[in-house]
Amino acid sequence: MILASQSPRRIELMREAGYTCTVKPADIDETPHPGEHPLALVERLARSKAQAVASEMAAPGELVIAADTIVTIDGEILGKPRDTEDAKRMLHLLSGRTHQVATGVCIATGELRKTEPSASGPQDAHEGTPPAGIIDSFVAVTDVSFYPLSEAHIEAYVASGEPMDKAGAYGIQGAGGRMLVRGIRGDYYNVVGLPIAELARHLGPRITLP
Ligand SMILES: Cc1cn([C@H]2C[C@H](O)[C@@H](COP(=O)(O)OP(=O)(O)OP(=O)(O)O)O2)c(=O)[nH]c1=O
Repeated sequence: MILASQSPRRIELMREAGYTCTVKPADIDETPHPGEHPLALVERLARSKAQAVASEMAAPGELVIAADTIVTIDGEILGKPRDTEDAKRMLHLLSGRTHQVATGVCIATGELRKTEPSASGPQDAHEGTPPAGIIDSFVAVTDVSFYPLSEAHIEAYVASGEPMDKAGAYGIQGAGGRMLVRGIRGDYYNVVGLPIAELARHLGPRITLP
């Protein structure tokens, strides 16, 4: 199995769940389309990541897993912050309110390598019939509520560096979870970047866990 991700959290979650993966991050353009719905975006990006890696290096029958996580509030999509000012802006938006964390997950196989035309690259999977090689994709959503955050609180948290490689500018698994989060509804691991229990159900009997 290949995990198409550079995220240390996803790598660790797959390992802890008993899956043995080769890691091959996908390099794709993650810009949302104009007016794209947040849930459509994460599913499209997960599929694009899986397709990119499956068509490039997976052997037929080999599984490729990819995911994409965003935070959304008031219809706005929050990815990873561009810089510390962007991180502060995001934390102000989330302060004292409930937002959604959405992760798209895609399972593809190396069949894509044989079936995708290499010149034009993988077909954009969110429109029309899924190309051969995509087995499954789904989206998981978790509600996360934040305590009201003071300016000093936001400054200190951003200065810690923790927000910079995380969607919505916080990490629930780190100081963010200890200092910012009032509560959640849904899968905790979905917030961390991979809804591992749901993924295991989608993988089902294809994989024999130890
Ligand atoms: C909200 C939240 C996000 N995150 C992380 C998970 C993801 O790594 C990241 C969102 O960025 P993604 O673009 O989903 O993933 P990535 O660039 O880290 O890795 P890759 O595309 O190679 O798979 O935010 C946390 O670690 N904790 C949190 O609480």
